[in-house]
Amino acid sequence: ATEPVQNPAAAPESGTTAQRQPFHGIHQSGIVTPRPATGLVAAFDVTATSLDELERLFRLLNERIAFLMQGGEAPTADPGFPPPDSGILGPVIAPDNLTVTIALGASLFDERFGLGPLKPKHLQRMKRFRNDALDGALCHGDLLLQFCANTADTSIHALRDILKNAPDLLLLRWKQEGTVPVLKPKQGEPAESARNLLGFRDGTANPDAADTALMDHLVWVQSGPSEPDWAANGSYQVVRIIRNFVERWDRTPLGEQEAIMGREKASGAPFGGSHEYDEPIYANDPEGKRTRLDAHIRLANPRRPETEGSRMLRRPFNYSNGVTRAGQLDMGLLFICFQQDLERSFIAVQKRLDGEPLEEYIKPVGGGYFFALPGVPDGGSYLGAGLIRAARGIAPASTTPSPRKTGD
Ligand SMILES: C=CC1=C(C)c2cc3[nH]c(cc4nc(cc5[nH]c(cc1n2)c(C)c5CCC(=O)O)C(CCC(=O)O)=C4C)c(C)c3C=C
Ligand SMILES: [Fe+2]
Repeated sequence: ATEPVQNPAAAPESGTTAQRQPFHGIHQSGIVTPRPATGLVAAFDVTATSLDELERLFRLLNERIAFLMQGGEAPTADPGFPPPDSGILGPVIAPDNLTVTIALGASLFDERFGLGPLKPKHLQRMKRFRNDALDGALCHGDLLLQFCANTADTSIHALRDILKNAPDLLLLRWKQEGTVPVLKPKQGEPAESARNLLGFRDGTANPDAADTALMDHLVWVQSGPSEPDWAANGSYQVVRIIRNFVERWDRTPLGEQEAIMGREKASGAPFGGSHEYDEPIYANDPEGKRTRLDAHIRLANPRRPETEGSRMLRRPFNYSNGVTRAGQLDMGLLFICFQQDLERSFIAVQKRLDGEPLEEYIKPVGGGYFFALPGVPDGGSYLGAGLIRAARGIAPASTTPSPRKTGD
């Protein structure tokens, strides 16, 4: 056969598969990292039965994630055996901007591994809020992996690699994939926020992730008496699968949509402003004549000194899953946010949002609360080492390479 002049099934071209995110660092990648076009969260039950096995799981995850984020030749074996790699990315694995971020659920700190006294202070099982209709099959988990990459196949490949390498240690509980629309950058203009499936720009008022002092205040757990030592430089991660009733939304007048959100739909500007990044000003609008008092953004962030600490870093994806039994589109927001204090940020904000007019159009159906591990600074250690060492009563933070088996 000759090669076709035009083949509609040819692989889409992209010049971006060589993009790579760092694996080593004091924080994990995938938190302040700019969102690539696709994301996937997978929650697991941990089936390890001892602390030694939990250590084996963390070391294995560390090794696989370091390899997958770096990229390289896919491992091969004698054809008499199942191939060690799924092969879905071909013989050479491109990094493709992949990040894999590990977080732990409160249930991992139950009696199984003796981790109870080491539980991050605010970590808890997600409870129902008043508008939630949580499906137990889409909630919680001992361990969460968040995959982000330029293409969805890269995350699927990474998930399959980990499943294949840890069949005795992890049981998949639920997963949700999502996307963010890709925008072409405009010369000399600030990056615009991507839109969610309600057609509004989402992410505008996020705190600046390049401001390290602000991230230390809002996102990263600091060392100190209020949290276990091992948790410093980790972050509380909230995942919520929030269905959007898009057919109903698409029949709602534009003015009503904008009043509910508190921003202009086309530009993303707050009322009284003209650009997306203009600050909403509520001081001269105490009765909510311009921005309703129950508008989503005004409840989420009233911009008062006493609510400043409830800010969070949002990193959501849009999802689209198929059709409900009632013939409606099953789509919405894979809401993800990170914060230093779960109660001070997500829980406080969600309580303020309870009863908001937007609830008529949204229904949270799944998710959970997790604690994203601190990063691994270099090759001498592994993700989760601080927790394992603390569980064994070993003093934290040795920078010298630790032997495979820590019996000291
Ligand atoms: C509890 C936290 C939040 C949930 C859950 C949530 C759901 C949710 N949000 C949108 C759409 C938008 N949210 C916007 C702003 C915004 N949202 C939250 C928190 C939650 N949202 C915060 C803290 C903020 C920032 C407020 C501020 O500082 O002004 C916006 C406006 C643009 C932006 O700043 O991102 C939109 C649009 C949907 C559709 C949704 C559930 C499906
Ligand atoms: Fe929001």
